[in-house]
Amino acid sequence: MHPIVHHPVVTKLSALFGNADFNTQLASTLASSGPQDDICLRIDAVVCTSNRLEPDITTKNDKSLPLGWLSVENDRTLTTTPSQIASLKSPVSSRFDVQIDHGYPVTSQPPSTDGIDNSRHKTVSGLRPSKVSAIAVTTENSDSDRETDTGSRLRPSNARIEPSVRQFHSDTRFPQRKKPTKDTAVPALQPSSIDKFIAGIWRQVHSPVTLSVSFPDRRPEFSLATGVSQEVFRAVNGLCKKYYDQSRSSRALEIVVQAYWVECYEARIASIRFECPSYTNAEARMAALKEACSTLTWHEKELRNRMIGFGNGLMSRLRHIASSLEVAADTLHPGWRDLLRVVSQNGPRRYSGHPHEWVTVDTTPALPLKTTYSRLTLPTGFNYQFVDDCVIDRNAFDGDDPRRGLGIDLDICQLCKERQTDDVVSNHCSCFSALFGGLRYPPPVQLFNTASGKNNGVIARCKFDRGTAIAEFVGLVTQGIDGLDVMMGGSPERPFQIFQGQIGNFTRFINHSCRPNSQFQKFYWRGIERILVVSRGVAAGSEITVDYSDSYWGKLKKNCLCGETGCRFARRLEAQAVA
Ligand SMILES: C[S@@+](CC[C@H](N)C(=O)[O-])C[C@H]1O[C@@H](n2cnc3c(N)ncnc32)[C@H](O)[C@@H]1O
Repeated sequence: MHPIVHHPVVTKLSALFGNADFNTQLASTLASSGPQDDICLRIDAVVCTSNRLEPDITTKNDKSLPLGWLSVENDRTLTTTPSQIASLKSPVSSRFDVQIDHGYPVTSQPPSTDGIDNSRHKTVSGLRPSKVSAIAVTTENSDSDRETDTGSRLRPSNARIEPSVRQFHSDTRFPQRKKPTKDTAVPALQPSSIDKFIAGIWRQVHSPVTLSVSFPDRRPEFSLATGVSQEVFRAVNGLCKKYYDQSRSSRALEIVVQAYWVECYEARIASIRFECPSYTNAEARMAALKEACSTLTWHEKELRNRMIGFGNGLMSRLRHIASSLEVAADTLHPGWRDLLRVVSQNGPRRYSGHPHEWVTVDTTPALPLKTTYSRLTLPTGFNYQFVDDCVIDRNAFDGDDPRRGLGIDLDICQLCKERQTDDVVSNHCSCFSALFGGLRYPPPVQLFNTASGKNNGVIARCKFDRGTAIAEFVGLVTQGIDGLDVMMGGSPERPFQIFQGQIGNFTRFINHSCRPNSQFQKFYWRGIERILVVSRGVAAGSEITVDYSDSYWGKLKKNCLCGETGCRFARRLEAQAVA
């Protein structure tokens, strides 16, 4: 046992404040603090500006006054006051090199205020985004590179192809990151720690992280309505400790369990207040904390730092998006079902197949994609085949790939002039590394029900920085289609169409906005023309949109429902009727 634990000052102060657990908590903190020879205990008084009974909650207005320090040297406990430290004339140069009065060892760093190894709880405030280049990758090459217009914009069909009724417009200008000036910068709401945490879960679900932990078959159930008994709270604490100890491989797991714990903790506080009506809220909180500490064998401060970061809002947010999380987890990481048991109902895997075969709806289970098109009454229903790459209609091009750029060097990027190869190690082109020449991960997007008359749309689950490729527009590369949505590509001499009617990827479901957050962008990878959807700055949780172009809307018998103030097509049907 460290001698500081039983120093008379510690014992006296604990007795004075009636905190009988302090010595034990101090002992366990010291036990987890590594080498013991330079430990000292700083005793502070904090002057609060209001009646704040939560010891951890301090603001910049709170004044912390050091009362003194306790330390140990040659097995003797020593005390030092702030005035003794202030009386030092020369700057302290190294550890244990200055002795004052009783020989108190002064360190060049101020002693830790809590004596706890903070390396663990520094990471608790939220998930740190995994460094996955496929997700939210920013490509910040020089502006001049980006602005090079190759002069081969995607354009409407030329004379060799009958004009399609609907065409997407593609713009080759690469969206540039603007440097906002102080005058013009619009104040933006910063994401809350819950937002960041949830984005972190999405990142992990869309990353190759695997879980290597085992889960109990049942978790202790509790009802917020009926409260939480001490026994149930103990079981939840036990579960939490188990996950905490196992969770090295998954930060998301750890925090999801913590969110569950916080909810139980709040319910336990309510129960304690019911059981002991004379308790104030602060006393009930303290009592619940103590109960938890005894099972978790953590110091109170440790517990606060590890568990009580997000408050109650996290669990309700997680429940709100539980089915969307389940779709991603079940289709990308079936092992994550176990993790999600913590936030939703226990149950078997619900969703299978391609992640985008499900249309997510807030708070209710996701719908199979085909059921959202049942009104179309197609002969075989809506059978969409998801593919990662374009499929060439060999009959249309006699076995040739019409996307191949003539006179283009396969090995050199047209944008950055760096070497392009599919080998991740030797590739030097990082223009759109989320899609080409880097490791590819599932795109962090889902289909969702727009509930605004647009039927389905695409929602970004993580943010995409401006200039990041979200996806390639893939489908059947063909020609001669008339009267259907197609993307035009190639040159007037060698045009082609990309048709997404039966095969393609999620870009098929991207809706139009008159103020889009993404745009189409032409890019050559290894000499083959690709049409990319590139972010203009897409926030996590927002719908991904592009501008379909005036010519597209010219053929569409519909009003635009983008809802933007400057919407160009909101009243077009009425305007046409009058004309
Ligand atoms: C490529 S699809 C986009 C996905 C489509 N919402 C769905 O559920 O299949 C294009 C069609 O979506 C609808 N749409 C897309 N953006 C729209 C908007 N801003 N307003 C109204 N309808 C829109 C139009 O019917 C349009 O023809």
